[in-house]
Amino acid sequence: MTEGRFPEGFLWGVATAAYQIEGAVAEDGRGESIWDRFSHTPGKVYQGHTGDVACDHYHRYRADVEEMARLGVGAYRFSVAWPRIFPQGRGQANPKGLDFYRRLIDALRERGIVPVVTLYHWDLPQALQERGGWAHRDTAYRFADYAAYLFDRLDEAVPYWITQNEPFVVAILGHVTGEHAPGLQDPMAGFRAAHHLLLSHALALQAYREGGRRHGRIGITLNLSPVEPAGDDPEDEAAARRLDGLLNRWFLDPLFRGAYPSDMVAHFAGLGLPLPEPPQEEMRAIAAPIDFLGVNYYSRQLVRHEPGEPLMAMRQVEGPLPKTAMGWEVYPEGLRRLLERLRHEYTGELPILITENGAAFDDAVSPDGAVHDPARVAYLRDHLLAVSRAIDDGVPVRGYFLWSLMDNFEWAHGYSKRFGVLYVDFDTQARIWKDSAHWYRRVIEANAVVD
Ligand SMILES: OC[C@H]1NNC[C@@H](O)[C@@H]1O
Ligand SMILES: [Ca+2]
Repeated sequence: MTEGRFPEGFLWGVATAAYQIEGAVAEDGRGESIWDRFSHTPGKVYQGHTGDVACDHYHRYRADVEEMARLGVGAYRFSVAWPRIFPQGRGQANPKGLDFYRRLIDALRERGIVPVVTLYHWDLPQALQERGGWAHRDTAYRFADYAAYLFDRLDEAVPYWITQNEPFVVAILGHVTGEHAPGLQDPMAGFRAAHHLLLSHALALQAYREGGRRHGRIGITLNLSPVEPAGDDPEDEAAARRLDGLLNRWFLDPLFRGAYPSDMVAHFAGLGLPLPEPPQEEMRAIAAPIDFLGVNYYSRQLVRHEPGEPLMAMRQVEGPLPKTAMGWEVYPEGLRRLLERLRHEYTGELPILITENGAAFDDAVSPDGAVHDPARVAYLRDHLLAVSRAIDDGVPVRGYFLWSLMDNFEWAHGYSKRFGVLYVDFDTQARIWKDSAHWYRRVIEANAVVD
């Protein structure tokens, strides 16, 4: 295979998530989510930005699907907002909520675009948070009910299901650092949430497998990063292994080996965080076979030993490489190395989908009306070359979903960070193709990296 070419049938896509693009947060019976509550809580989100309107995708989805068709994508990864389907998280369903996703899926299929549906991308119904949220085991069972409801009604039209998006971020940023909804700072809640997120995946997987007439493939998406020591001090090496243990192995080991990483369990026990031994049948269910692993990759982590840091005795440091607007190093080699590691240590021949990769840069509309984003083109180009090299080495990567179709609500950063290949003017809701969109269209058309 020549450098930068992709296999026949490689799945080219773009990715979004409900709360980040839909808006219409009180329309057609949608219930409140923890991100509605969090973003409306003063001080939590940049300049008080919220997802109330976002990209108004709930109303503009047909035009957005047309843009995807113009890009030539074969697939579109989006998430269903649980609070549209079950406004209270459980009990009474809201048919109007389901109808929106039926309309969206129909529009996609009319254009020959395959829907890739994420069941949970962070917008937990607030009513469930009030019953304990992800720190409460019952939420995992409510999630399985929600998943089964969608499987029963949408499975014929949906060939790919993703149960959870980035459980590390949901557990740690939502329950330990407090940067994300529900904004807790309680390590035990974080570990309980991590387990219940994995349990929710297992229960949804069981519902899918036992549902009989299932047609599609089901997997889970993890945010994964290589973790490297900032210096050559053995203590820094140990700190890197600890962060690797929490960021990567805390989720990969249960899913592929049926147990939490013992070095980390011992580490936390040593801190007086005795993690309850999960029931063996739960760990077996979590390790049940999936059809693909979704990988979200952005950058690497660089760490130093930090004796004073209570949970991990480490701190993340800024690296020397060029950075995106998020302050994340541009490190395409890390993606190839991550894919090689996954194949050798966890996934073997299991198909992998890159369910997110992309970059934020400070884009602006230039006088000629275009948006010139050479740094994003370079980022995407180098990361696609890294994927191509991994595929050449035998890693079974089957698809790539660019984060994101369009600029959107970047969580605690609000609308200040633009990840889209389509620029969104949030005053007019106009979508403007950035140079990277024109470039990505040519990549898809060629099924290869182009200049
Ligand atoms: O930070 C960029 C993206 N990372 N993964 C989850 C998405 O919701 C984010 O927008
Ligand atoms: Ca090659």
